[in-house]
Amino acid sequence: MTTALAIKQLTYKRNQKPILTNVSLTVEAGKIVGLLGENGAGKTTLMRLISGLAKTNQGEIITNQTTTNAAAKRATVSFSDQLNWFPKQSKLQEIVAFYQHAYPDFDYEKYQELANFLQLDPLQKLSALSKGTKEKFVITLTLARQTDIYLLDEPFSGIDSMSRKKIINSIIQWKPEAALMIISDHYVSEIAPILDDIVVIKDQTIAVHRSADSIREEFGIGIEAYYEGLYEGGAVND
Ligand SMILES: Nc1ncnc2c1ncn2[C@@H]1O[C@H](COP(=O)(O)OP(=O)(O)OP(=O)(O)O)[C@@H](O)[C@H]1O
Repeated sequence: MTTALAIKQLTYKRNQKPILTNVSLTVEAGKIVGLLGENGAGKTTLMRLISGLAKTNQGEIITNQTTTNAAAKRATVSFSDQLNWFPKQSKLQEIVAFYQHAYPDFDYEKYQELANFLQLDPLQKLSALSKGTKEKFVITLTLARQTDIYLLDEPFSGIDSMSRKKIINSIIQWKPEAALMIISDHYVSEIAPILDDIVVIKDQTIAVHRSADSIREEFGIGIEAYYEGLYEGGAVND
């Protein structure tokens, strides 16, 4: 098995306040990992650190690309971007053109396939998109890149339940087989069927990293019940 991501004793503080403390995690290539945790647990922060958008205070993050150069690291990780820095009047096709220019790994055919599937209109303006449609566009841009690691930060929160199911069911075929995908989501039961592993951030660190199969085998319950058990006085202990 190839390791896609190894995090070693990472500590991250923001304005002196510890956000993540002594985080270690090793994940294999090809997996789909659910990153779970309460509001403010540090899921987005961990993704920003993995993608190179934020810098660790202490510890290491090792991806296939053994570089410490932030720009080179960003090139190997496709992180769902909220597109806040694009002018609101930008048309989707202009943002796609920017992506094509900025990322040599951007696969335009794949973009078109996903955009058709999700019925995105290239002539629409960013400002005119509903919350859910914007999220569909973000998923499309993120997955159209061909990288080793995909980070999807709460990708489905505004998407209607029918589309959400459609996207979740298709994600396995959209992900390159050898790539690692990490998805954070509060709707655990919906993403559970596609997850290989779950990682739970609690008390500033990784409280649990287990395979979905081992949870079902050992506890005979679904991932959602196991996850909720972690917050109910330790009914389930790792
Ligand atoms: N810009 C910022 N300045 C200072 N502290 C921040 C900033 N952004 C996040 N934090 C803090 O970092 C911690 C982790 O936040 P983060 O957004 O990573 O959590 P999360 O698990 O993604 O939460 P959610 O599920 O609500 O999206 C929180 O305590 C938050 O207050």
